[in-house]
Amino acid sequence: MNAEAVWAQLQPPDRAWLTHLAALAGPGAPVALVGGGVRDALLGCTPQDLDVVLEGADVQGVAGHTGLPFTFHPAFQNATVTLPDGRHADLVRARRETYPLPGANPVPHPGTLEDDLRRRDFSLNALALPVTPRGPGPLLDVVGGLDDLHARVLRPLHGASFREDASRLVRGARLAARLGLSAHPELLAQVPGALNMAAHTPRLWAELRLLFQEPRPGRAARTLTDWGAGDLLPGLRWLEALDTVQDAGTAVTPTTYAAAALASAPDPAAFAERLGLGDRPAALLTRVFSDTYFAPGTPETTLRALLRPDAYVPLTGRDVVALGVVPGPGVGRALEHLAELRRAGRIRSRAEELAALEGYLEAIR
Ligand SMILES: Nc1ccn([C@@H]2O[C@H](COP(=O)(O)OP(=O)(O)OP(=O)(O)O)[C@@H](O)[C@H]2O)c(=O)n1
Ligand SMILES: [Mg+2]
Repeated sequence: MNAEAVWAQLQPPDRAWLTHLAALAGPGAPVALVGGGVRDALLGCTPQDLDVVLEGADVQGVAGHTGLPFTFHPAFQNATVTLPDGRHADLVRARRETYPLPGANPVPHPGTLEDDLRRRDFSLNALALPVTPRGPGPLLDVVGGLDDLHARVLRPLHGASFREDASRLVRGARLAARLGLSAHPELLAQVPGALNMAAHTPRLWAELRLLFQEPRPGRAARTLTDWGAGDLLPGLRWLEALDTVQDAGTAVTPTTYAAAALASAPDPAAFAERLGLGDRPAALLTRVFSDTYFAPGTPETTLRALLRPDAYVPLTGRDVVALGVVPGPGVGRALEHLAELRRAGRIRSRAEELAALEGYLEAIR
């Protein structure tokens, strides 16, 4: 029943593509849909990006035979295929993993589909839908993921999970916030271990950057805080305030969220570097703290309203014309006069702008 439900939830071209993939892999080389796709389908959503495990197959060869563009990652024998509509599918060779050093990338060893499920982060991400050329097989649940999914509980697979890969802490918070999951006590017990490893786990900071792309990043940041990991991410109150802006119907971009966190970071440059944020959030903040006019609903005005609640909207050419100046060079001269006063710190509110403009117009009449 579960397998049929997952299968029915997939887009028809994805179903066709998966059975084709199973035919390409050949007999004796099992293929299974795993991870977020199975989880989301069981929750009644249509999976977007697909993660597929191949056991005992030549992943590069299979990817090549699909005829679709792909990139191959030799270290893990994985291929990322671009589907005809632009979505991605990750083809992964079934593997066991060992961790030479906690925090470092794991060392892969060829394994079975079941090995591959047991190396994963959370039980509800460790469900597999085997696919044959004729369609889906029964759902594979080797770690009790279905029960956890139904109880909406996020549970790591073993006691060393977060120590081996501390990025799972951040992945967990994103997932819990997005899907309304509660943390299993085993997860909470592993938070201090993950925090100890954070500085040595580059993947954790990459997962933190992805937090800004969640539907409600503030909720994910709140989850981290509730779990005792709030120090990983500055600016909780601004992130939550931006969620409220979204709840009221205005979309907020990931860059806006990143800039809000950056504004609260004790060392913004180091924070941006660590998360790999690029220059855009910092550039946005510079505009927010400038006196340049931006239209309502832009990231600049949204952030300005939060970070500089007493900032006012400077007068524009339209205001000058409304006070009787004929459209033309006179408008520019009036605005330049106001800009000078602003730079000199002699006007600090909209009322003062208006008074200064009226005085100026009086004087040149
Ligand atoms: N550090 C990690 C990263 C990924 N995975 C496994 O790889 C799958 C795919 O990873 P990813 O695409 O990053 O996450 P999804 O679960 O697909 O979630 P999302 O909806 O955010 O893509 C996960 O479900 C999980 O089984 C893991 O075990 N440990
Ligand atoms: Mg995925």
